[in-house]
Amino acid sequence: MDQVRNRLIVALDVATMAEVRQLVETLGDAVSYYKVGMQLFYSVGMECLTFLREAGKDVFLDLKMHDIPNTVAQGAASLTRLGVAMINVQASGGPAMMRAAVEKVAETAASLEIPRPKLIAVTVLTSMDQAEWASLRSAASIPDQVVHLARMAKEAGLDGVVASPQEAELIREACGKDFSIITPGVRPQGAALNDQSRVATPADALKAGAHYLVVGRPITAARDPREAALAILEEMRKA
Ligand SMILES: O=C(O)c1cc(=O)[nH]c(=O)n1[C@@H]1O[C@H](COP(=O)(O)O)[C@@H](O)[C@H]1O
Repeated sequence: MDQVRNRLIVALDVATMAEVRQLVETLGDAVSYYKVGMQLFYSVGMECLTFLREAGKDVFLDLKMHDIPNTVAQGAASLTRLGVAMINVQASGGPAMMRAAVEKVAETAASLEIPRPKLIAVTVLTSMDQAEWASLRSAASIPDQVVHLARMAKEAGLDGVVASPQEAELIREACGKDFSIITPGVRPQGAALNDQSRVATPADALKAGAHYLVVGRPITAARDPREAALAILEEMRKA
């Protein structure tokens, strides 16, 4: 069960420490990996990271950096110093930006003698459907663009990408099994889609080659979050 448990990342998309404490306590030992995004980090800052570290949880700090190479590299150095397990940038920032971040993360972790966080790149947001995508006037299709960005991220030295489970198989084919695929847009059968478009069930996401599933509202907004997490873990285990 542990191996499956470590592959479920629960998105703590809340704004207060009271909500964080309640969710983490309710989920208990069912969940070992949490994602802290901009809503929470911009509200409470370091307090949530300290709390999660003391609770023995792994943290994916999802701040989706996107800026010129030097700015992102220095930002990545600052995030590396926080001692989290995973951080991310936007792949659309380009190869030079991603290479600068890779170098700075390695250099910072080595100088502090701490483990290097996984550095991953966001490809095309899972909320994007064809109509939204068309409004960006990209010549490529969504799957082609995702695979292109994944290849670029791999060449720049990143550890993996965030993409929809619908593109996981293509990424796996293009980038190999050691390149991490992190998939949000995960919805158990019959669950509300909310603002997600390119979705799949937990079982289908794993079968398509996802290494980590990011799940927020299907767990955090459930009447019984622990029961919802255990049902997803059971579906993952069977897959
Ligand atoms: O980078 C992300 O984590 C991310 C990328 C993406 O393309 N789509 C996406 O939904 N996410 C995040 O994954 C989580 C999904 O949450 P739910 O839709 O509630 O399951 C949110 O915290 C999003 O910020």
